[in-house]
Amino acid sequence: MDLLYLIALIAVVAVLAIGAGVGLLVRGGRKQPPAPTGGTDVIAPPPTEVEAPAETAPAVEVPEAPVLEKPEGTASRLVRLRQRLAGSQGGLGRGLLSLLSRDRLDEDTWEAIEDVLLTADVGVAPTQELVEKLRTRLRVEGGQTVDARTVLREELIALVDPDMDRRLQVSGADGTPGVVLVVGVNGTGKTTTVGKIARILVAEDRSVVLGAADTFRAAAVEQLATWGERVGVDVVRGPEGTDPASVAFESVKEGIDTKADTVIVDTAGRLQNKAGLMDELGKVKRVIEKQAPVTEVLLVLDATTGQNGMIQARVFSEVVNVTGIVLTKLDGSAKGGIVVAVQRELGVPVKLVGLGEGADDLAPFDAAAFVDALLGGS
Ligand SMILES: Nc1nc2c(ncn2[C@@H]2O[C@H](COP(=O)(O)OP(=O)(O)OP(=O)(O)O)[C@@H](O)[C@H]2O)c(=O)[nH]1
Repeated sequence: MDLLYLIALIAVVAVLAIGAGVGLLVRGGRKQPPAPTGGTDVIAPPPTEVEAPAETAPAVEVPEAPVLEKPEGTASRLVRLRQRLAGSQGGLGRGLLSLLSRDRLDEDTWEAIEDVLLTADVGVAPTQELVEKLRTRLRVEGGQTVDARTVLREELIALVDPDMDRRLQVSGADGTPGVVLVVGVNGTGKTTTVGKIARILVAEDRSVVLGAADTFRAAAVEQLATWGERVGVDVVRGPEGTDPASVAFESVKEGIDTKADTVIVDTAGRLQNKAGLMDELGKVKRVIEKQAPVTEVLLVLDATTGQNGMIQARVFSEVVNVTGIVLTKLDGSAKGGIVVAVQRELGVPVKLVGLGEGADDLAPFDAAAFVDALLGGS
């Protein structure tokens, strides 16, 4: 019996030992990777990795359609921006009206009127001219209940000059695109303005190419590229530090090749010295004109910079033949009088005004609408 018991015990222990061994092997098999077989991992990645591209394949098959923005149309933009202009410049108009509506227009009142105009950057000569006209008209016509508002409106419109041709020359001749060169000191809103003009043209169904010739600052190139992408407009660019003239050349070439209506070229506006600026802008213009005439040279000025803006205007007008002025940031300044001052200084019309940071916050300038916004109503 003892022997039989011993044999049975050995058999049980043996069975248990085999079971435990199998269990260890199974667990070990799960835990450990398959035995390495001469670089298999590299040549044939594990199944999960092989399957990865198949799992992401649908994303590749469905290409992301670029969502293009639809720029705001001109009519609704004008209504919206006139209100904004009235908001920023209303103080000037209201100030003048309340002074002119006094019972007695004595010397103190006329001095106060002059101060309001000078504070709004109208400039000395235009201020004196306007005050003289107002004095004469209100004295002569004063006998019959003359409406000071009507007289002021007429004289302000005359001062802003409603007869200047403010149309943007964005069309070329003989099958070449119109070429708009945009110049100005960095920070005035030049790149933003190029983007906004592109949107205005796209809203009018014109085809546009942008040239990022402000190669001095990589961020400016990126900024312009983003503006272009948003409305599906091609932006020609070069690596940082590329010769701006070569970017300008390539952008006009692309405009010609793709039969675009307009090419807008953003330029660098470093004012370190006039000779350098003249060399750079002169070369850009010369190189462009090997292919197509420049139809418009827009100078961008920041309305909040007052006299500084006027100095910039003088320098740029000596360097290039400026054909139009863009006054930016008029929403952030009550100094709308700079419209008058800068037109007088350069003899060139303000063609566009920037009225905010929004993509469609740029409006064509109109003398009567501007004065009505100043005076708060039509
Ligand atoms: N409030 C307001 N801000 C504006 C207007 N136009 C441009 N800006 C802002 O002014 C800043 C400068 O504009 P940019 O377009 O970068 O100026 P830039 O002259 O091209 O300067 P760089 O990019 O350095 O070449 C930005 O923050 C714009 O959003 C405007 O009409 N109103």
